[in-house]
Amino acid sequence: MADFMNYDVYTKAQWRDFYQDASVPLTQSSLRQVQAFNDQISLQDVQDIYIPLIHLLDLEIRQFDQHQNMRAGFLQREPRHVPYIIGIAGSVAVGKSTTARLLEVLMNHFFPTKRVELVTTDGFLYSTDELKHRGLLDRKGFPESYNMKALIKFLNDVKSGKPLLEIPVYSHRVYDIVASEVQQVVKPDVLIVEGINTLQLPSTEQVYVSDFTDFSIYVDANAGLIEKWFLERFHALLELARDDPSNYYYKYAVGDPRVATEAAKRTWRSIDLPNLADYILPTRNRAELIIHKGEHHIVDRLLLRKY
Ligand SMILES: Nc1ncnc2c1ncn2[C@@H]1O[C@H](COP(=O)(O)OP(=O)(O)OP(=O)(O)O)[C@@H](O)[C@H]1O
Ligand SMILES: CC(C)(CO)[C@@H](O)C(=O)NCCC(=O)O
Repeated sequence: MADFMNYDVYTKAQWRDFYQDASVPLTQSSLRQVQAFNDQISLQDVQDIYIPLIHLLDLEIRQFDQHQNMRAGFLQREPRHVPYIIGIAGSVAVGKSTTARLLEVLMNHFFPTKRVELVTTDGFLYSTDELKHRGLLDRKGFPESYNMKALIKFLNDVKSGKPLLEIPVYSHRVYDIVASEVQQVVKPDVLIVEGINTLQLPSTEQVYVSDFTDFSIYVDANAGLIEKWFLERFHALLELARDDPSNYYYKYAVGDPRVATEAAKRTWRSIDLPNLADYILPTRNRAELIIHKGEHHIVDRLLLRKY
């Protein structure tokens, strides 16, 4: 437990009681939105875990805005609107993008005047061609497979208030960067950045992603469970690929299911699990908040930094 000496640990019941204001329930349409992107999400957890978290973030963002105003006062200049950036880290397949999208829906509901945008660091992976060129095809997701310089420049541009930013798009379906697409990011009030590397300290850069994040979350679970979720998602991706020869997973979808399952297990054991053990888990105790999940993605405890 030495790893966690700078955290307070809360059970679900304790966390839920930090925010008892039941006067702001989700509307039916927001609930539908939550379920539309993932109908497996526990609505009880939305109420007990994620709505109190949104309340905490609301307090944190107000404090951040006050801090910006104080600085501008000291510097005798007009306060500039600086976006608040939330980083979400954790293993491949632990549920970072689901958590990020859930926070986005909830923030849109509770902060209707704020512009919330969501990006994933997957967009800053080198393309498959570039990974081949660098001899990194088996290292996808490892620190050296990302263009960290471009990611850090993007975060700096967002913080500086650049009006329109365009970033590359990664597709799980194509298993590569999609050269013909970009994601536009237009002056967000809150930017959620989701990715395995958001708490890493890249050896090639002097400035880290975490220098730009104002609140960081690590989504945590036992590695055996994450492997199960990885395999379940793999099978869900196969279902989507069945009638689409352009899909990366098509060859597995139309072949022997045992071969597909073996290939997925191999990928997990030879790439994603070593990446978790060597490069992702060691960043866990840099997070402001650790959300720990058990079976069925149900949250069982939360660790919040003491200081
Ligand atoms: N809170 C949740 N409730 C139910 N299912 C979830 C939840 N979070 C994630 N899942 C499921 O777990 C799997 C992995 O989730 P997700 O794709 O969000 O992971 P990820 O961490 O973003 O992965 P990657 O790093 O590969 O992009 C998906 O099948 C998703 O539907
Ligand atoms: C795109 C990443 C790196 C992270 O989301 C991951 O989903 C991935 O593709 N890892 C490489 C091995 C694999 O899971 O196929």
